[in-house]
Amino acid sequence: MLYLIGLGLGDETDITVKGLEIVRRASRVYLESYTAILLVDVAVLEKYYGREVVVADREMVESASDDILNDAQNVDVAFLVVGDPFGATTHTDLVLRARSLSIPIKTIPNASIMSAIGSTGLQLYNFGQTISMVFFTDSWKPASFYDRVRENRNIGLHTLVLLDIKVKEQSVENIMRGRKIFEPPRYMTVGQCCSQMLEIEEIKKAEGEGGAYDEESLAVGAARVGGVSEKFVSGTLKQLCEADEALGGPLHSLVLLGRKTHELESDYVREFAVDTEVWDRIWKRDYEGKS
Ligand SMILES: C[S@@+](CC[C@H](N)C(=O)[O-])C[C@H]1O[C@@H](n2cnc3c(N)ncnc32)[C@H](O)[C@@H]1O
Repeated sequence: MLYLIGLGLGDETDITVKGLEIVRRASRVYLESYTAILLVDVAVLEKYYGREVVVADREMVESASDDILNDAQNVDVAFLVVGDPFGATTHTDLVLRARSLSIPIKTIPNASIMSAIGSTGLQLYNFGQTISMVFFTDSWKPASFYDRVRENRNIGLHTLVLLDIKVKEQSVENIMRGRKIFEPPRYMTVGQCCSQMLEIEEIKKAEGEGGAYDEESLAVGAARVGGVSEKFVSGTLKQLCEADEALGGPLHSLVLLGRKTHELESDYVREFAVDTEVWDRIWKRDYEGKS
């Protein structure tokens, strides 16, 4: 059996009892290491589980899945995913490959950023489409997220923005020279995300297609949700460009508020405001009574 086991978002103790029992008896245990990170080291997981954990990078999962699935018709294999195995990551390829080999599959769910973001005080009912923000380069600034934000905002809904993670990246020079040297991992911050969103808004405005949001749109930045050092900071997109120090280390996510925000949601999120006077002024002007 192939078990896809969610680890939740915090530390080694967030695995469910059901998941832990499977990990302890499985023949092999893999940890998917490239779509999200847990807030503790693999060594801590290994000690807690009492098992060796093989770190599976993208290459191993996508190109060498035979190793992971080897003999899983007869023995139990645990594939650990940070958060929920089907929360913003699906590993469909691995599951389809297992199916094609007649390997039975079972999922053990856990908390995902898609649900834990509710601890900002924003109601999950009021969220629209989730988007992903990737790191821009000098020549590549993908703006496909923009229309989905506009659609959410047009019907008053919040937008959860998941931020890029780059692990095991190679520079073009190292690829050209055939050198297997990897860049240090990079995790997009709320500040980088807000700057990129405002950059795209400027481009759209110049093209006569702007207006999905602006510098004074209200948002909340969330860091290490579910961990002991979880942190939220709210403010305008412009203010959140400077919020990285207050938020601290990875992982970060952002929620852009929709105009149908309920007063209770605003009261809750306001507690994290960089500047409550600015928050109140913009809330009264642009959001209050719009639901
Ligand atoms: C591809 S999603 C992974 C989803 C994961 N399987 C889950 O269910 O939560 C990765 C992105 O989710 C967000 N994220 C994941 N865990 C987070 C956390 N604890 N706090 C804040 N953001 C988080 C970050 O933006 C990160 O880059």
